[in-house]
Amino acid sequence: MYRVLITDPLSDQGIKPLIEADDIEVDQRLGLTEAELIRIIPEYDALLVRSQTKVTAAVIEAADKLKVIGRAGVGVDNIDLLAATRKGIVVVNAPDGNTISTAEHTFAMLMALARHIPQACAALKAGTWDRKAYVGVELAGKTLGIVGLGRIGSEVAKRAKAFHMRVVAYDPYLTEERAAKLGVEMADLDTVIAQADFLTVHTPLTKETRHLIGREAFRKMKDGVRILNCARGGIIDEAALYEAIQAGKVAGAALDVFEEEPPKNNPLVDLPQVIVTPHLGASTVEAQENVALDVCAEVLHILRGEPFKNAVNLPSIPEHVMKKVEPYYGLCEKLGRLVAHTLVGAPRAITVTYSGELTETDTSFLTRSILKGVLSYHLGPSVNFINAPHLAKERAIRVTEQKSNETSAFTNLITLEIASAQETRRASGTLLNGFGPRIVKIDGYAVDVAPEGHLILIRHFDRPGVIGRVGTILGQHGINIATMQVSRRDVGGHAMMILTVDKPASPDVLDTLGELAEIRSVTEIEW
Ligand SMILES: NC(=O)c1ccc[n+]([C@@H]2O[C@H](COP(=O)([O-])OP(=O)(O)OC[C@H]3O[C@@H](n4cnc5c(N)ncnc54)[C@H](O)[C@@H]3O)[C@@H](O)[C@H]2O)c1
Ligand SMILES: O=C(O)[C@H](O)COP(=O)(O)O
Repeated sequence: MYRVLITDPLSDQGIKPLIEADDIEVDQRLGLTEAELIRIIPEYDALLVRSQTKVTAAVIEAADKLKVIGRAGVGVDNIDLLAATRKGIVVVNAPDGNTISTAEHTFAMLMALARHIPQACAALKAGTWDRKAYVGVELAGKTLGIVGLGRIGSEVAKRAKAFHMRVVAYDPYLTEERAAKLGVEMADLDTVIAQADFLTVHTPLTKETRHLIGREAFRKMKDGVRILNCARGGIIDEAALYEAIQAGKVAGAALDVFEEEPPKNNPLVDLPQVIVTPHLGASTVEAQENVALDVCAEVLHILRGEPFKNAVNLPSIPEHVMKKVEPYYGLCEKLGRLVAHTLVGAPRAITVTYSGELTETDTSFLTRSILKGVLSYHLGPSVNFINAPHLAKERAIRVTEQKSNETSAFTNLITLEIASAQETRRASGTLLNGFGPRIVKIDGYAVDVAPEGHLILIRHFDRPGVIGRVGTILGQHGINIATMQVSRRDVGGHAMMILTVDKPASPDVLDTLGELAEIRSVTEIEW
């Protein structure tokens, strides 16, 4: 039974699949303090949040069993992603479900801002019939500047076009084709800022976008510009915006998000030129149901070990690539474990070479599997797909992935080489049609090993009687040999023996084997 904790309000309809799942127990505990969350989080396998819960490094540190943090929405700036990655916890979000609602909210704010609707409404309700004070401006013919033309920015652009606005946008990832398709003019940030009558931001909040619209930007704007932020508090420098409004440079602003939420003693909120909503962009019945359904489906997949797609701390992998690489996961992890077992010293450089049909595929997930296999040998079961590359980087292990066009007898071949300060070891594996994974080369010796069961790898000198002596020692300890392979490079030189045995050999037995004069090393492989 997996335990799932929900700490922010999520749509009842959206979380139904979790509530109804036989293998899931759901607890809803809203409004917890950080200390309370730290106290209870060790009991849970999954945590589901929106933007209120701050999933800090301290919360993640305490989360002993946590496998996944699900964000029912887009922004993950309330989650310490680095801490989650380090701990091997997948963070998934629901990036699509609230796009339309947020674009519609932005547009509602744009129109309310142009026509002073909230101010006029409040005045009339307070008994003032004042038509002169609330003269607005038309949208048609005006320029809308959009910073960040992703999902929401693009939907805002379409709506602005329908209102006959000119749209000019800046997004570093915007292509000419996409801009043309949306009927949007592409420009650099300064041009967008300088030409906009209305300026709206739709980027994530990152190191690069924090205070992207600050004092310098306001100086470059047209007099009487109107500003919107329905993305994240902090993209616009609130102090600079306040000054620009007070100075008469900015005619008005519409804010759904704030640097501190809820805003405390924020002078912007009190300005008559500023209209505000309490982070309502995604607050529609439809969006909340969509994001909760999406994130619950992802959480169920992750807990059940099934493929998932919206991980924020993993590169996304298209389904057709996933189909190609998935059969190799097991082989790659075992290849990693095998070489790690035989290596003397700590890994310093890991090189993975893919050849055959794998050269045409994105193999980064396979390299992650290999790293998992290598590092879990040294660091234990806490290593997984998510944190393996990060753990390698932290330990200054150089990881190189390369593709080779060299032909071989196999349709696909994965070769792993690990170097330590003392030595370099390598092994190659393949997936044999109908037979599954096979290790086909170890340190230059041709072998044919199914990576499973109890395996003993012996390096020895090619001398008469070695095989018999090994067999006798194992037999004396009641260890039955299931298969044996011996491979040598030169007659009388170095050789390798690989045994599969029916039960693991104790350290004493391995020591006895190692004491034989002809034996150079004995390694028992634990998959
Ligand atoms: N108010 C709300 O309730 C609400 C609801 C949903 C999303 N959001 C927020 O809206 C924002 C956009 O969401 P989305 O789903 O459209 O995300 P998205 O990832 O689809 O789009 C973001 C775009 O910003 C662009 N970008 C990144 N850095 C940039 C920079 N320095 N300058 C210009 N462009 C840059 C990216 O290339 C991308 O195209 C996010 O901050 C999200 O958290 C708010
Ligand atoms: O990033 C998002 O999805 C929005 O900001 C919505 O946040 P919320 O789920 O707290 O409404």
